[in-house]
Amino acid sequence: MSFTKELRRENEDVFQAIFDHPFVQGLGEGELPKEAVAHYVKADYEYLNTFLTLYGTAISQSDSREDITFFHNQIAFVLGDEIHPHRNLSDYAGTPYENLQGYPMPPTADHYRAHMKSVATEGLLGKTIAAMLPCPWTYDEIGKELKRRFSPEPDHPFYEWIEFYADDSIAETTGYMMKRLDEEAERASPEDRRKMKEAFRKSCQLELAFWEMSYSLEEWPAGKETAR
Ligand SMILES: Cc1ncc(CN)c(N)n1
Repeated sequence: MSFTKELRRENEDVFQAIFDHPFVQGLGEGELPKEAVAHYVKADYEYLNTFLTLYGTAISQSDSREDITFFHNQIAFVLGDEIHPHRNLSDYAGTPYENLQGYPMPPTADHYRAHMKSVATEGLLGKTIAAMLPCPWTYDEIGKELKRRFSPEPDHPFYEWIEFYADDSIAETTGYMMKRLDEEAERASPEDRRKMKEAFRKSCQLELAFWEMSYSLEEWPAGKETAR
């Protein structure tokens, strides 16, 4: 069994909990509290900014043109395309997208960012990919699952969000990162493979926690982290 098949099997519990989470179900049903959606977009805008810098770190750890091109294209994809699902959610929340940018991350998102950054600074491309992969992988599966279960039509409030993540381009991104992780895991030491598994599971858990953070409007207990 390939390394990524093992990862998927070992994390089935978290994937299922993500599909069943009320925020994800609400996306499928087309009904969510507007404040929760706005909370998600605020945190996700900053999360994706971090993710962009992680692609930069991955480039610095790459030794082939193919990998560099892939990560470079992903930066362009996040900047140019992944704004569409955010705009869909901002429209639903009734707040201009531009007004949902520049907020401090709530604790869970902040922890997710710190986790990915700390794994990436260990300097091994396989570990960096392991920490990043749950991001495209869980959304690829969420998009397909919601499309299959709810068959949304264009008048569904989250039609564009669901179509975006159910699209084959997300599956292609996930597929490339899976292939590269399988290759890197094959030549990694048992200890590094164990760390890759640990990094992957923690990111899966933090994907689930991110939905809960949004749904519960999680904030820092003593107010905003810092004034801006
Ligand atoms: C937290 C999170 N995870 C994944 C994705 C999909 N790129 C996202 N936008 N936000």
